[in-house]
Amino acid sequence: MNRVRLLVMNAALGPLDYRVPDGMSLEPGSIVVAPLGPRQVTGIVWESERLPGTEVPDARLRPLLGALPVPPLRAPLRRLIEWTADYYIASMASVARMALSSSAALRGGGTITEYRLTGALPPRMTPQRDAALSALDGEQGTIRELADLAGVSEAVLRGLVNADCLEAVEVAIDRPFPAPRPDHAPPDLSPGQQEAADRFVDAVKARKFAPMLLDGVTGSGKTETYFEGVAEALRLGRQVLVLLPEIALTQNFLKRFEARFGVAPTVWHSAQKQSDRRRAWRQVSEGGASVVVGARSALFLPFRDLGLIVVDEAHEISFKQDDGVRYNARDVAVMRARFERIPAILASATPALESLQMAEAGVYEKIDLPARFGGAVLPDIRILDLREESPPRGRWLAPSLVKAMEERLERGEQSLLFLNRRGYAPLTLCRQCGYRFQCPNCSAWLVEHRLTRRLACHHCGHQVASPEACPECGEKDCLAACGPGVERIADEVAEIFPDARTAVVTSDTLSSPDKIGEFVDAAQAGEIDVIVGTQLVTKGYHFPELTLVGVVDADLGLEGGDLRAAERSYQQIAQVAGRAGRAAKAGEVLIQTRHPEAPVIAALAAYDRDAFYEAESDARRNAGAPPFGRWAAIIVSSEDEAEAAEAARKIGGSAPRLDDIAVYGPAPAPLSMLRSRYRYRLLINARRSAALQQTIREWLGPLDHPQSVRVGVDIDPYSFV
Ligand SMILES: Nc1ncnc2c1ncn2[C@@H]1O[C@H](COP(=O)(O)OP(=O)(O)OP(=O)(O)O)[C@@H](O)[C@H]1O
Ligand SMILES: [Zn+2]
Repeated sequence: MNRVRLLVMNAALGPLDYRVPDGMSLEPGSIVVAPLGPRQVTGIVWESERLPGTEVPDARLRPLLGALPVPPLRAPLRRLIEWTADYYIASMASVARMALSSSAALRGGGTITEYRLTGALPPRMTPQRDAALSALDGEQGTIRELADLAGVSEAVLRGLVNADCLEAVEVAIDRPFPAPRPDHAPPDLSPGQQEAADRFVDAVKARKFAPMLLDGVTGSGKTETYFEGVAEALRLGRQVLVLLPEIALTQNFLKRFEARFGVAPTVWHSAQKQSDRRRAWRQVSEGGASVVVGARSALFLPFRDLGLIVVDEAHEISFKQDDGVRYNARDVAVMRARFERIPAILASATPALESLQMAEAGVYEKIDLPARFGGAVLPDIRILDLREESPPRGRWLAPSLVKAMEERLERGEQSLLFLNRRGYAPLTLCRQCGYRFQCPNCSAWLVEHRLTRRLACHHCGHQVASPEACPECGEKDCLAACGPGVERIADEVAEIFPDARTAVVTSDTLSSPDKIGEFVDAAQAGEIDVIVGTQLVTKGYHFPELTLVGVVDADLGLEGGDLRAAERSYQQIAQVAGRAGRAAKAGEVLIQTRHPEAPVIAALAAYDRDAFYEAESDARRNAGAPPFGRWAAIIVSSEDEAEAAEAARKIGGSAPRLDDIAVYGPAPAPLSMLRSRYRYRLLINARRSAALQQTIREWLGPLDHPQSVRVGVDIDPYSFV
């Protein structure tokens, strides 16, 4: 009899066996629907020898209900799912769910009805209709999507359909995307760039696993160079995946890609419309999407014939996912390349220590671009010692920084002030009684946002309107803002330079692709004099008139007990410094600090990256920290404080005693309450040779906890809160 084993999309269930009805032809990777009690589940046909389970006798097998009309998941993706689940101690179902991330796509082809404006005006205009008509100009989508987009109810849009202002269009679900043209507009590469590009082209042709680290200074043309590898994959009819750390960088990338290849690539991220995701997923699996640019979740897309993976800004910590399956997309990208037998390019001006170490060990091939493109020179970096030159009371910009900005304004050039803190002030308290505004769900202060007149928690999203009186003592107008956020710096700029045109750039202000596009256009057109921004502006952007970068508080990133604090600070400041003087005009960077002697700051000022990485390597080697040793974290949480503490104690009490693995804790997490859950942490430090995952599995496996307790394992953690 014909039977199959399924990986079902339910983490609570093990593998399940089913009978294959006559006439249904399946292979490993086929996606099927199976009966489960009275319900149905989606499953993936898996090699039974790779998915051990209890054998059910033939007679007890239930027949499958059907196969979904999508290509089977290919073996390299199945191996990736297994590896990710194994390495990050996650269930295979939760990893596989990331591969089947568009349920709409699984249902197969056909058409759907979308709507678009006809140009006609309704006989009766209302404010909502008016708003809808202007918001939907040039848009097309389902009624639900258009209602979201326009911020009106579906009923309003149905009214517009009846009035013939919106017309129905039948759209094929799985239209292929326009094909990028490899030879549309190739650049003239510099000799150094050409050499790097040739390596990428050869590697793509060779169709072998080849991890490469593209280590190029800011403005060296890393993108232009790896685009040649992309072009080669296209010539060979193969697909390409480009991972970006943030959706905010996508707009910029799309423009550059289109200029080089004639059409935009296929986009993939979680904030997309469902219909866009559905089409992208299907075309990725059928080959009608040749280049996908996306956030980390694109890594698990079912490519038909992948030829190259690029991870741009590969050092970025946002490649690490901190909920659900806690994986690092940079590392998983290299594994996918290995299973697919293709090259992977990790591009960065400030590579992660882990990546440099792999290059040093000869595992990654290192490709260098040591000079800026077009003769542009790296900016001058100057340290402003705030102990010697302090800003006036209540201000945050030192006189020489203000003077440098003034010069830029006079010359019509742009300045960028970097402070990695959203909002107006990180802490708000009552001047009268000292009351501090705290989040009710998290052990964190509320951050004042003056632009929206709200106090917000940056951990859970809780928001309240800024109160007029202190909730504790009732005193009016008594709120004191402590410390600066970007909004406060922008206010200071407005006071000093009332005529300067200032843009605040954070995830609050650039919340949609359109807004990002508007900002980039305005900055490029010279309509902005001063940009005040968080880490969002540190990377990717290329504004030729930007000649001054001011780092408002270089010491900020060094606070907190984070293992990678120094490295991250170095990367952020080096990246933001890299925005200055990228074209014909030379750039200058002023770094405000109270610790000019800190190794990070000294290395930045001296352009001595090697010295910084060496010192950092030594420190990590001594601490047995990555990449020389390994860390893992266990996070125990519950809405019930006592339950969380008890579960953590139980885990701590049964910790293994081994020579090569040390366990610290449990201790209350630095963020001891998050989203109304009490949290405890254990930290595990292992030698590289230790069987870390296996030890953790054997340790946690037998322990039982109340249902409300969550135990999460974070392998190679980045977050230490
Ligand atoms: N060969 C070339 N021909 C024309 N323009 C180029 C070439 N190489 C680079 N450029 C231009 O130089 C600028 C910097 O290049 P790019 O953004 O690729 O650098 P990068 O190394 O990715 O920088 P960063 O790491 O700072 O983001 C871009 O505007 C790019 O279009
Ligand atoms: Zn909160």
